[in-house]
Amino acid sequence: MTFLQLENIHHSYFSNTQAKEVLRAISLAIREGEFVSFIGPSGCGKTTLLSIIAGLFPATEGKVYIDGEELATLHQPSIGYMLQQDYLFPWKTIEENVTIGLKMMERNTKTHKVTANALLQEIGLPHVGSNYPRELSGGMRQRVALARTLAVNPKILLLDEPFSALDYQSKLKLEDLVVETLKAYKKTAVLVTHDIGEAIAMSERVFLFSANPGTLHKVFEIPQALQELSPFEVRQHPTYAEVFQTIWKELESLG
Ligand SMILES: Nc1ncnc2c1ncn2[C@@H]1O[C@H](COP(=O)(O)OP(=O)(O)OP(=O)(O)O)[C@@H](O)[C@H]1O
Repeated sequence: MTFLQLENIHHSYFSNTQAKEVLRAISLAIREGEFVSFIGPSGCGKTTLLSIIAGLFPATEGKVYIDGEELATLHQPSIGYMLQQDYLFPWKTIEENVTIGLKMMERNTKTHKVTANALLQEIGLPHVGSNYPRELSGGMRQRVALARTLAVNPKILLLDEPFSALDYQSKLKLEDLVVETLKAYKKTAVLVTHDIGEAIAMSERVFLFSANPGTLHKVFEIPQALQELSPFEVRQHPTYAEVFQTIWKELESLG
């Protein structure tokens, strides 16, 4: 079943003197529980598209549907956003950081502690609730950011290069954790990344965009045999190099 649908999205940024067309005629559909990646040359509009899906600003033209409802008409769309920087509040404990979204939504505070502890357990950091962000490594902080994103139980997660500031080892570990956790919670997810390997390792489909203006160039279905593996295992599989070559060549052809 389709969960996220984009219908003929166009977007231009306007300055005093001129309009700059960034996205042209983007239509696509993503299934419920599916994990997809957006890749493409720098400046092709990936972050702009993600911001439009997040409802941060409307597209110049076109519609976004989430679970069959038009985004523009939704009162409180249930969307989680995870970015390159973790944006944890340094003066709050890890537990308070995880539950900040719940507090802002004024939900019953009695259950917050339980939610935070369950999520910290899930991400493999059960004992850091009373610590402060400065006491954690970059990888641990990003795991806490994932827990905070999941705490408000979003229907869809938007991940904008969430691993790019991490060292390689932490990045591989976090890719596994994110895929495992999102599968367990049956979340739909869109990842923006510059890393083709990461896109192949984590996704069911990879959407390749071209630039000037950004258009959807091609969609790659990741072979089923890879989809059944963890991201770390995908990178060891013989088919991985083949898929990488195919997508790399197509990206290169865009210039
Ligand atoms: N607020 C803005 N005002 C004007 N132009 C913008 C604005 N935000 C982005 N742009 C321009 O829109 C184009 C697309 O930017 P966007 O950040 O969406 O691309 P991207 O594919 O995510 O890029 P990258 O891969 O480098 O992160 C770029 O040319 C950028 O300079």
